[in-house]
Amino acid sequence: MLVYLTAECCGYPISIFFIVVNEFCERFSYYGMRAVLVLYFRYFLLWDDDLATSIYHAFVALCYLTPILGAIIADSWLGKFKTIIYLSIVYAIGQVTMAISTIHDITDANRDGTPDNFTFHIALSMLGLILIALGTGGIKPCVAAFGGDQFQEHQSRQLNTFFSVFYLCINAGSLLSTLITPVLRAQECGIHTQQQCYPLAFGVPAVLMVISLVVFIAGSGMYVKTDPEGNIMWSVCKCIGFAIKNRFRHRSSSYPKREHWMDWANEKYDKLLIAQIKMVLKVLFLYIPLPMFWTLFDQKVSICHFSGLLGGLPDQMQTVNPILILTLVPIMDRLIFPLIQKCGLNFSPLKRMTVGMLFAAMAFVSAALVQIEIDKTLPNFPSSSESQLKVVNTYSTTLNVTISPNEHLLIESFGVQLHTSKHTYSTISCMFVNGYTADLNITNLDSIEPSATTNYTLVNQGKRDFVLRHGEQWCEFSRKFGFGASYTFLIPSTVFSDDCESITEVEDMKPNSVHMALQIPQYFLITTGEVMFSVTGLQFSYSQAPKNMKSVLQAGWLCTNAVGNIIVLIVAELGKLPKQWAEYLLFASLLVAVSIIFSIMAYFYTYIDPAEIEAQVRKEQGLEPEEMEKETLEMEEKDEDQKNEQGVKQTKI
Ligand SMILES: N[C@@H](CC(=O)O)C(=O)NCC(=O)O
Repeated sequence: MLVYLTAECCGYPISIFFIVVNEFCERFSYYGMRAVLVLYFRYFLLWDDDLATSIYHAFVALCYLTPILGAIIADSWLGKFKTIIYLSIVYAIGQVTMAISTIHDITDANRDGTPDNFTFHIALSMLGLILIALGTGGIKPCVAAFGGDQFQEHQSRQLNTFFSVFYLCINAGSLLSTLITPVLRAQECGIHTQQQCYPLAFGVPAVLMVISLVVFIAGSGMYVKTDPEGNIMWSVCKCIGFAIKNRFRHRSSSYPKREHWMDWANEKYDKLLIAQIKMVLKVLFLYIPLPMFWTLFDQKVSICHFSGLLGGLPDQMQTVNPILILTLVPIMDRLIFPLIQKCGLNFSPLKRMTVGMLFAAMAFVSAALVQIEIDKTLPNFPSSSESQLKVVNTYSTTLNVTISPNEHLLIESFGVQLHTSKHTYSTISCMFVNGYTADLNITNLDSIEPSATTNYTLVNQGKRDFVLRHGEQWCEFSRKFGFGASYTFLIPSTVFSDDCESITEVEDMKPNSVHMALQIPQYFLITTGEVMFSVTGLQFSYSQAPKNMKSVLQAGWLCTNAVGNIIVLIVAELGKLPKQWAEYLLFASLLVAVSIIFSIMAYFYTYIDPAEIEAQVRKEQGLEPEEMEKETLEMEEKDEDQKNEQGVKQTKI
């Protein structure tokens, strides 16, 4: 038996330090790149919103599917240490490729500030993204499991704390990068022309990934490294296949039943392998309902109605989650869970996960209630059989407009009339209407021709100044904008003679009157749910996995997230309910139903100590652990030669 003597600090293996720093840098790299990815698609590659979000979601889903590949490589071939190193190199190359793809000067031959060969930039960035997805997903199940491997049996308390600290590092990396990379992007840089600095915004995450790799390699001498026991995944598949085949062959009622269907592999496969497969299958079965949690969790941004809560932009709202995680994980670990334990309650991991799901469901109920309040303040939008017509009178007197044989609108001079009709009219909407006799230039907008309108332009909340110009003439006006409101400004022909005084403001949509603080419970509930569900799930997946399949079970856990992401994509394609609050309630009800199913499954789950079971099976077989490993390898070789399965041999009992 191999005994590792690891250097410790305060009861923790020192090697853990390298692993958590590595995770911090890697998550910085990943979330930093993600924070500017959609902006890059929209404003650099000039993709439309739909294409940009679809590719973004496909990329995120891929990142959560590749862990299976990483886990197979680690547990069956290279071991976790080498897998992390090789796939981190692939990851870093991907980040560098991505950063290079954002340098507009590479193809900007005519030096007009925009790339001339979009195909080149698209191809390079897609290659970069595929490498990143392979790297980040591939190492993900290995790093957490490798961290767990560093602990000895007597360090089980420290092991649980490790997973919490690991989660804190993920969120510290995510928080910093989500704050920093959008700022880097907003800088201007370039060789021939100065443009938004995407190369810096993607370059810094690439540097962080290289640092992550260097830190990981630096700890090399201190790690506990376990080599894979042959091609375990292949053995698992063959063993399961044989159990199914053998069960089918002995389907007649004359054969005695066996306790578990995997016991039908007893004739040919090692008892230890069968015991290990049983452990893994039991946990994977338990994971079946879990994607529903991620389906709700991945929509957390959409249940946060006002991006102005922290005075920031919608992109920066993504930082609320990691901030709350950084606060809630220590509170839960140090205060809430010990308190519950002191009260004599058994708050087991699966109970925590169920409660986490209920918290996420409550977040959606809370979002539905807020949405109902918001809906009360919104104007009546046309239904699917209606359309809305806006008529602007820039004439000097009141006008009578006939819009259908029987319907008349009276519109005062420089007035706006919104008219909803059961017939089909095209909607006319505008932000500025130019009633001046010549072209006008308005701050941050293109010039508007006489009697023309601008599109609705997004402006930030609060007081904003506008300057109107025509040749040498100009005037200035300012307005205060309420969050969620929409206005039309009517510019009369006298605009310069009265110094912008005569500009008329029409409120098309009222500002939000629902208090922003109402969304605090949503953030709080969904993040509390995440702490209970996600951190516990990470620990649970490690603790219930046999030694040689730790990465595989981590990958199974991450897969629940991938499936959740895919459900979000499918739901988005299938369409939405007419009322947003109804959709939130539907999701909440589904998650409550799923959490009830999960709690029933959890009730029948018996927690195990994989090491103990493995030792017990070995004892039953009268084998010392090292002999056992040798035996498994021999079995593997024998298995390869055994092409003819006709005569089932009893190799071991
Ligand atoms: N809370 C998230 C991070 C974020 O959304 O900023 C998290 O911890 N995710 C887990 C991960 O492994 O990235």
